[in-house]
Amino acid sequence: MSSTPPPTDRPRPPRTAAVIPAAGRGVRLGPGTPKALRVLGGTPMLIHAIRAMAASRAVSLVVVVAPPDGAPEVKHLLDEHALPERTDYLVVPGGETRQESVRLGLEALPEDIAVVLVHDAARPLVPVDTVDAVAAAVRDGAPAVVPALPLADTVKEVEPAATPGEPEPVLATPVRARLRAVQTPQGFDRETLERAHAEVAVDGEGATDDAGMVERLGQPVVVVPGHEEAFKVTRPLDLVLAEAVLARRRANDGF
Ligand SMILES: Nc1ccn([C@@H]2O[C@H](COP(=O)(O)OP(=O)(O)OP(=O)(O)O)[C@@H](O)[C@H]2O)c(=O)n1
Ligand SMILES: C[C@](O)(CO)[C@H](O)COP(=O)(O)O
Repeated sequence: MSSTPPPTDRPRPPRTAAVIPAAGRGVRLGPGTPKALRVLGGTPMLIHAIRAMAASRAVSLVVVVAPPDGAPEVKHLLDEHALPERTDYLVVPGGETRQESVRLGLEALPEDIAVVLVHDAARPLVPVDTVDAVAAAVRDGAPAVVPALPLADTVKEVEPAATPGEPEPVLATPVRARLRAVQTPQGFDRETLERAHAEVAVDGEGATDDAGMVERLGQPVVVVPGHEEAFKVTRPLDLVLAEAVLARRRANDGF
């Protein structure tokens, strides 16, 4: 008869981590503190984003990539706010581009992390069901998963104007039914994402999303349904929408 080893001798199952790039300045939002530290409903956007990821039972570690010289301030912020205790938290300084910030977050991951979700701090209101759906699709075997929504607008490909405001010639009108607007968290088998960050070189401002880097490796990427409330806070009007969504949630929760 075989004996079962005591629990402490058993290898721990592979874990899922969320990397939250939060090192951007928020230029399109206008002057002020770094975007992730701006307040929504009285709480910094970053804290909303961390809570959204830690709300998923799948996530056991959250790595926050802070503004390059802002790691101490972000650590202090995490200490000041109530966060789920079953989740571990790490803070690392970020880089000049989103791509660099994500790479720095990946470098901080412990060995037992097998699945990585990359989530913009700028998408503070993503519902937990979306996080769970992405994590589940990766655990079910997809190397790269992105949540996305169909587009409301028709999209034109143009020849970008040399001077802003000049008319831009239209080159093409892609078939809208085949297009999706992608959100985060984007989920990855860790090895695939690390390989993408090690092997894919993107000039200039870097890759705009991580799944695009995996595509460049020639690896499959699949889309799962996104959510309207996972929108990105980019411009001032997005803050108005975010405040309205929070107010509606609080009213529904009976606050
Ligand atoms: N060097 C950078 C740039 C961006 N980000 C993060 O990547 C996410 C998506 O970027 P975006 O919405 O473009 O944020 P910003 O770069 O802050 O915005 P902007 O381009 O208007 O300056 C944000 O959570 C942002 O903090 C990052 O970690 N490091
Ligand atoms: C990753 C992303 O949120 C997917 O839509 C988006 O590409 C980030 O772009 P940004 O210009 O860094 O906000």
